[in-house]
Amino acid sequence: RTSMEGSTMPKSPKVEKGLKGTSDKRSDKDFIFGKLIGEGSFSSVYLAKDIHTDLEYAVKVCDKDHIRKEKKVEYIIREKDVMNILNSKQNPTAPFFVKLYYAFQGATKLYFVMTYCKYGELLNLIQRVGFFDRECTRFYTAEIVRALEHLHSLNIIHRDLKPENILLDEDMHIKITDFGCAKILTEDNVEAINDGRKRKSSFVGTAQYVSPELLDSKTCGPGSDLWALGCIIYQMVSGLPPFRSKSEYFIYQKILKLEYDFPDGFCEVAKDLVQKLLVIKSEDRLGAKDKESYPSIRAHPLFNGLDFEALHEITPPKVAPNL
Ligand SMILES: C[C@@H](Nc1nc2c(c3cc(-c4cn[nH]c4)ccc13)C(=O)N=C/C2=C\CC1CC1)C(C)(C)C
Repeated sequence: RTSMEGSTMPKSPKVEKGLKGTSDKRSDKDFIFGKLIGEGSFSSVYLAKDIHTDLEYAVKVCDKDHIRKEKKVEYIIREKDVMNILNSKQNPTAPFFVKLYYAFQGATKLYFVMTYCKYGELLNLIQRVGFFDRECTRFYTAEIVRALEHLHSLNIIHRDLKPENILLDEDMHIKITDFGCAKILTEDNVEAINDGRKRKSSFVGTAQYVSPELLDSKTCGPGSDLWALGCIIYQMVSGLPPFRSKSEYFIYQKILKLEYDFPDGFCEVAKDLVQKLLVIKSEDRLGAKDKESYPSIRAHPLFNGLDFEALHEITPPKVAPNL
């Protein structure tokens, strides 16, 4: 609430507008909506400009009836809860996550005002250039590792990590988004994970990136995100994800049998890291036994000479077309 509210200030339109701009409440009237920038399963994301500050945001708009009918209310609430945790615990010097600025509702819609990531999805960038060279692969892999270290330190698992929801901000640093499928590990199931018992999960992510344990024992832990990281590194180097087939069913079969191979010329150092992440048993994946952060992953030769703590200060390497 502004301190001036209820004061004897003249209600001239200018002041009225000025007042409006300073209060923390927002409604859809405060934004000019622009182009559609992405479609989620139960939402559309628009580019929008705040009329008071001229700042650009990405606004996720959900239809209330549609969400109720499709019983997706818990996903919306989960996403908001996770983003509020991230907002309060976001590392200010290494903000690797899309920020939620405002959430409000209109007559029929819910609105979530978030960071606008000017250079869109990592998937789009990989497809545009074909594949990344070793410098870009190791830089963006390191940024994802840093983001996962932060996320997992808050006992949050993303569960649907993929190049579509790794976004690129105006400085070409990553911001991870789409936490509708995330899992917040509470004390009891953190123990369950730690002493090997697993957390039952009803949710399965996007076929190409889903981990074997999510498919066969319906369990999930931080290792599910490490598996997805392995798939994403493979995709940065080769341009395609490792497990591909004509249908989701056949993709699942390949994942469970670890049926994938490396194209000729695949960078040997990156290949070694992928092979240490795409391991069927989640507890045997590189980093799975690390207590704090992922020192075992940071120590991998792919990152030789890279200062993980200074990642956000480094100007990201130019992603040049390789086709
Ligand atoms: C993955 C996501 N795609 C996207 N989600 C967001 C974008 C975004 C931006 C571009 C873009 C920017 N310039 N050109 C394209 C392309 C796709 C985007 C953004 O800027 N800020 C927050 C976003 C999402 C936050 C909200 C989901 C929680 C889906 C497909 C789910 C909409």
